[in-house]
Amino acid sequence: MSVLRQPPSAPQGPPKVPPLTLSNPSLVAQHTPCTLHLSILPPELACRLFYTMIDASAGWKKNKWWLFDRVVESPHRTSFYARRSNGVDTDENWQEAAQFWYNGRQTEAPPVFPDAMEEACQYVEKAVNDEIRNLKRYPLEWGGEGTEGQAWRANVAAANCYEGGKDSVGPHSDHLTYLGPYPTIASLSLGTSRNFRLREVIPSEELDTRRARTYNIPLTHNSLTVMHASTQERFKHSIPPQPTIDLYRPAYPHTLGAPIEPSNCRINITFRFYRPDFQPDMIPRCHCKVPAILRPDMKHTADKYWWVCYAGAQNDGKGCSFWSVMDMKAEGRGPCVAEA
Ligand SMILES: O=C(O)CCC(=O)C(=O)O
Ligand SMILES: [Fe+2]
Repeated sequence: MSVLRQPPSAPQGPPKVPPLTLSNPSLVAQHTPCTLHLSILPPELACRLFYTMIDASAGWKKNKWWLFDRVVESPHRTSFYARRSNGVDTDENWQEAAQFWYNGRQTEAPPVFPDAMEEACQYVEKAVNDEIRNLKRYPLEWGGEGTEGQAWRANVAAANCYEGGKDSVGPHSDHLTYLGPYPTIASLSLGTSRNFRLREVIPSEELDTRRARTYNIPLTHNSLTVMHASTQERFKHSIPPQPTIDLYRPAYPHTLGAPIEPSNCRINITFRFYRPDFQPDMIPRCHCKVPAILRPDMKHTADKYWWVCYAGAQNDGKGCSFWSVMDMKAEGRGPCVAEA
């Protein structure tokens, strides 16, 4: 007697695609809206900045927030810096932006860029602006110019320290609250090499035709990843935990004559441009009187952004029902690339 079997079920949707490792700049540019620059800083500066940030990181905190009914803690330490010389202006503005970075926790005015970070920032700004000049621009990108005619400048930075392979950051796209739509974020890696993971969010209109792919980009010491416009709208990024890591061996000692000590830490500095038309005093408040958060609608292809209540991240998980569609014109924002 023959055994009756069900015919094999038809595969659901488009075929799965395996993860892809993007190990050089041309692969990164081919598959993602990001670019990768290896050896971006002079080696001595990269090492000096690494030590500066390692020393500073002793005072950095793990971020905490409410998720549903419990407090969660980020599995890495973070810190926020403001650049005094340029951009968003007053101390109160800086302080509010810093407080937001720490999920609403009270904080003092953020520290200014240390000297080595300021030096590094000059190289980063040049690399980013050289690239932007040759890239397709999106209509909602910032259309103004800096004092030297540049399209992008870094006026704040956030730094992260990952100690060992367990420290990590889960898949997310960065809040656009002070960055506005289609931001450019330049992310400098120092120390131990870690994988940076990107995964596209496929809009519902395209779910029948293609699948999301996971990309792993190994970020070596002194590399710069530029998350160009549309990365935050189309992709989630993460630093996954890694069972094994290679220790970083600095090329220079911490102080003259001291022995060179290998390190299991990765320092990441994201240089960001907080837009003048998304300054703290232009951010709507929710019913809890807390600055709302700006999120892109990643599920659809049309450009759409929501302001939503963020009080729940701090307030015992209790937020309000506030949400509103962002309207650039009605909210008096710009100039954007579209009208520049
Ligand atoms: O460490 C990194 O490369 C990414 C950090 C990050 O995604 C963030 O701070 O938002
Ligand atoms: Fe991020």
